[in-house]
Amino acid sequence: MLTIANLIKKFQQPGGGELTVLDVPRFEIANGEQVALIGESGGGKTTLLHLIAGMLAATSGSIRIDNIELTRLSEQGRDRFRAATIGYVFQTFNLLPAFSALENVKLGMSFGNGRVDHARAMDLLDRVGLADRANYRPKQLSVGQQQRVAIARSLAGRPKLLLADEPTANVDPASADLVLNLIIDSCRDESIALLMVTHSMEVAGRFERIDRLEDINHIPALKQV
Ligand SMILES: Nc1ncnc2c1ncn2[C@@H]1O[C@H](COP(=O)(O)OP(=O)(O)OP(=O)(O)O)[C@@H](O)[C@H]1O
Repeated sequence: MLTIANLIKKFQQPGGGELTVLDVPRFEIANGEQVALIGESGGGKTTLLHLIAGMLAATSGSIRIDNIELTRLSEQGRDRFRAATIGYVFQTFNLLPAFSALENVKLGMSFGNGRVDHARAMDLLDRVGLADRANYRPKQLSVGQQQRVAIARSLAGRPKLLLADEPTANVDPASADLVLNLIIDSCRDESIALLMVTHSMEVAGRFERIDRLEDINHIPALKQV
């Protein structure tokens, strides 16, 4: 469902000049496949997720998701594509503070196909064990609960690919287990492909496929030029 070919990403550096962060000749994920991505700090894992999500534009190369060539879309086109096709779970949750848990999940739907389905939003909150917290705002929830709301939101638009960037890094160990199981099981149940960035070998150990960024990226973290 995802095919990356000859992907290059360069950033303008604050002091002038360019920094090449990614040079990925080939990277693929099949329909419903679950992949853990590990690698050194600063190696470009988050950058790769942002490119796949269309939050960043590639410098050159190809990113195809379900036969759509992302690199040919405008920024607006990528935003629409992301809303319809991709779920994203951030390390820091990114919930909207002024909205309740339920409203945050519904926002995941309105970005997706424009239709807000109250029953599904409640069902998703129920699945993450928070049906009784539907009307709580993020700051009224524990950190682990906030991440569970973020998971419900990421699934709300019925994505085909879920990108998760260290989703357990900021939650306590007990919640981390719950969060991880929710992501893995939900993706399996709904046939959603999953790409999860993690620093934890324990988390990666839950995946049948573990990729090291160093093996797919020709630019080593410490030699980015
Ligand atoms: N907007 C930007 N402008 C310039 N350089 C950037 C930008 N975003 C990221 N970088 C650089 O790209 C490199 C990769 O960053 P990235 O966040 O993708 O790494 P990472 O593998 O996710 O790291 P970590 O595991 O520490 O989160 C870093 O050297 C970083 O400084």
